[in-house]
Amino acid sequence: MNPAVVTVTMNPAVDKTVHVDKIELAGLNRIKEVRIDAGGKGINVAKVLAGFGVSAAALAVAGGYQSRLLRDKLEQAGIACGFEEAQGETRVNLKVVDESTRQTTEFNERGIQVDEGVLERFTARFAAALEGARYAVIGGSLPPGASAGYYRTLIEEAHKRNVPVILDADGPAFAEGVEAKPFAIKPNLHELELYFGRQLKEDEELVSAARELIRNKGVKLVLVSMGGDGSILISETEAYRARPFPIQPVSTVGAGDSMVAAMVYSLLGGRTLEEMARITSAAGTITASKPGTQVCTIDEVEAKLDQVSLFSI
Ligand SMILES: Nc1ncnc2c1ncn2[C@@H]1O[C@H](COP(=O)(O)OP(=O)(O)O)[C@@H](O)[C@H]1O
Ligand SMILES: O=P(O)(O)OC[C@H]1O[C@](O)(COP(=O)(O)O)[C@@H](O)[C@@H]1O
Repeated sequence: MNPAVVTVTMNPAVDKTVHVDKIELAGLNRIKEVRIDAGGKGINVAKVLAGFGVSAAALAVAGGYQSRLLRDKLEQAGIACGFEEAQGETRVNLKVVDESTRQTTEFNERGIQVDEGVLERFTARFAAALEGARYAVIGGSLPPGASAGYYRTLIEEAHKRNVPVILDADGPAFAEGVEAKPFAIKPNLHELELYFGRQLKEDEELVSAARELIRNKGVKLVLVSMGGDGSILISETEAYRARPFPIQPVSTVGAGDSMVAAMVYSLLGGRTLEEMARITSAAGTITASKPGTQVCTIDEVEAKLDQVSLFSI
């Protein structure tokens, strides 16, 4: 049987997380700890879903030694991989955790160069993987060589097979992707402000901006994440504001992806929007309290659900 969820990561990464006492710009930084994880937005979503007991296939474009490393890590976690191989090396994204501030600074490479042939083969691979799938998740940046409209092509393929898509991208890839009417999107506040070309300071402004997307673009759900400030989940008729329970942030990498996975989990389980707002917030918050690109488990999420502070707006 094909997996229930297909995730797409056109630009995966080996995430290398290092810890320093305090970042010294233009100085020598001694690394205290190093951690290597499989990364990239769709891949992280597949990792979370696997831990939630949902079967997910991780589709990606990858190359070289890092591709083998990613595949090994995913297969060890029981995740089915569908990798389209490209010439070159998959990127290594560096995440630097400053222990004095508990903030993570990210250095993401541009990624592997892809050509038309790779993209055409990937589209065909995606179309085949959609057979029997209930949801598709498309996440992250596009690699050099892919046009900004490529996510639109993939979303249209999914629609031909009646598979709803959750899109988590930024910049032109997000703006073009939205034109293909994904079912749901998960921008962070910064990405949404970039899309609208204006600041969205108040929750009410943010809700009305999200409703513009719902009314004008046909998106059904908008989940806006705001780092330590939490998140807002918006549909045409409801909106919920979630505030995280207190944590010691360790590495926030993968927190947004955990929210996307929790959204899919809630959809598959027929949860209400209010429940989805709670689950997505708990998932993101727990992942932010874990090292590297290590993600939350369903037991950890369930144990914290009633600690999410939630109200309707
Ligand atoms: N410093 C933090 N403290 C508590 N929770 C956090 C923190 N940073 C992130 N989170 C949790 O992770 C979620 C996603 O974080 P965010 O940084 O907005 O995502 P993205 O990585 O996609 O930009 C937030 O809504 C929140 O629940
Ligand atoms: O494709 P992009 O935008 O460079 O992002 C890739 C990076 O984002 C991540 O998927 C984490 O994303 P989130 O912190 O938004 O959950 C990393 O694993 C990866 O290195």
